[in-house]
Amino acid sequence: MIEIKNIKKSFGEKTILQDISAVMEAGKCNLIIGASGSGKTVLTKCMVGLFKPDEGEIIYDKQNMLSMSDDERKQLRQQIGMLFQGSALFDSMTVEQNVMFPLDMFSNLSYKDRKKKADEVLDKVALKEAHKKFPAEISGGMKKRVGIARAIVLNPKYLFCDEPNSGLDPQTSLLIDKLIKDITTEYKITTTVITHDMNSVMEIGDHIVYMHQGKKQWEGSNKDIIYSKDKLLNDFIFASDFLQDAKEMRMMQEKGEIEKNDERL
Ligand SMILES: Nc1ncnc2c1ncn2[C@@H]1O[C@H](COP(=O)(O)OP(=O)(O)OP(=O)(O)O)[C@@H](O)[C@H]1O
Repeated sequence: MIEIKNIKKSFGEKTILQDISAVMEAGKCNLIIGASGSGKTVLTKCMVGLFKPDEGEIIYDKQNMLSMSDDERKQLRQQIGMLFQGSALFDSMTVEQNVMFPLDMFSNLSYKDRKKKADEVLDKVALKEAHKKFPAEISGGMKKRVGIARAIVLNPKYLFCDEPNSGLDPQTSLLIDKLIKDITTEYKITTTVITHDMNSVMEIGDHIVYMHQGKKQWEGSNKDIIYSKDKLLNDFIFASDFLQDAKEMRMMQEKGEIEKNDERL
């Protein structure tokens, strides 16, 4: 579990994060949602140690990251996997070399074992055939899967994904969501996903933190969201007719008025 307590962050005169407290639940897909500029990325960068908050605590399973020694922080960083926006693969390396990279940097394994581990996670993300390909030779969805494989190759306890669906078609987005969800459950990872994708909110959002203008406006599960009366949250989430319909369907499903496997859902 990651607990954020009373996080404040300003850049110069500009206050970006205002007293944010929230929880990223263990073994769950935690989503940070909110309009552009609401502070999702700054908050996430604070959580992974790329920005230092002005005030507050960031507690990784009872250990406050902000009061750790350099060595402790280094150890924690090795338990954090990151999937960056745009995947951030090395163009000059093959898929397999990209995935082996964290092992080359941070493990003492032999080449044979590093390769074995990389192959294992590439199988996990269904990229058996792409080991020797270069990033330029594979699709956007495949690049995301390589990014995910690289993010989990060191068996992280915590995984951060920055807009994993950006630039993907809806079908591929669903596959990537499902993969993130499966990996989170199988490896019991505490996963945090920044997303604009409302389908993801409904499909994989075990726990959701909604940011509005640098404040945490709302926090709860994807079931709670259906019944939320928070106007800002509702305006944000159900801005489209499609999502309004989805909300009504889910409410009917929850009340048992329609079957869970109703094909309209
Ligand atoms: N390094 C920085 N220096 C100064 N201001 C910054 C810096 N990084 C972010 N900001 C400002 O912080 C605010 C929040 O930005 P942030 O990137 O966290 O928003 P976001 O919710 O992630 O948006 P998006 O969905 O567009 O990525 C913005 O006004 C942005 O300009």
